[in-house]
Amino acid sequence: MRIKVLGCSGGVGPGLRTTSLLLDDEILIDAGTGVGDLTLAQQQRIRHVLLTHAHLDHVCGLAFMADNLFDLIEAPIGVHASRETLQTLRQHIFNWEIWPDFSRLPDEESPLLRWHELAMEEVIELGERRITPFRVLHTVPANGYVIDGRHGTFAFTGDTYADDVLWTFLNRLPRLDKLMIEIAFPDHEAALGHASKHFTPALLGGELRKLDHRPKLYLTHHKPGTEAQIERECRQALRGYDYVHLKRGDTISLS
Ligand SMILES: Nc1ncnc2c1ncn2[C@@H]1O[C@@H]2COP(=O)(O)O[C@H]2[C@H]1O
Repeated sequence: MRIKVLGCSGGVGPGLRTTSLLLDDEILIDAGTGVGDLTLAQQQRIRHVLLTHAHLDHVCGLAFMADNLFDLIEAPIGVHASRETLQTLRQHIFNWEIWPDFSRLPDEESPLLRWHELAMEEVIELGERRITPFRVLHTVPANGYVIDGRHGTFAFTGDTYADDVLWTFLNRLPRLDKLMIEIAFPDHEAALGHASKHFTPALLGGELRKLDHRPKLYLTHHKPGTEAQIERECRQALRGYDYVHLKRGDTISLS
């Protein structure tokens, strides 16, 4: 299994794309602006989209991808998300006003998108892949995903904030080899981080002491313009941890 980072920025700008991860060419985890770099042929290969939450920077690519594939798709794309996230998407985006309801187009029997509600901490199997959604704390209902590879376990938190529920869940995993987790703001913006429920380096460094595993860390979702400052602060806050600041185009191997 291989994850390609199509986008992992907290915003847009030259070379920056918002969150979208491509798992083995046929599964998207989140559908931010990174989806826009896939060719039409690559978009046609997507069979499932797993969403962490309904914020625009994580879902906008789904709207455009559905429209792109209107005449090209052979089977519906499964869109997997929590009940709350699906409800928000259907009510506020795919509502015929902001965007057509592609779960009814081209026709009701064989639509472009098919909604699948996820239950937290219940495994779903997509091919040989075992994927488990888990609840995280954000300003809107949000979840992360654990993906079990043949030789290791990867977890992606999505957008999240300090919360013991997260560490308790991760500590219950038999192993955790790779953890993709966000830091959106530098330390001097901790108040904005608190309001918008995003980590800063010092806060994450403190919270990680609650994690019993010692995974490699993949840091993501830095807001545009804050990257260098966050990197400087992480040298102190995450000293002793094995970590990288993820960039668009990076790959994470799960086998
Ligand atoms: N009070 C606020 N609550 C939530 N988001 C905010 C607030 N103020 C500013 N924001 C920004 O709005 C953004 C929405 O997407 P994000 O959660 O990635 O990051 C959020 C912040 O950058």
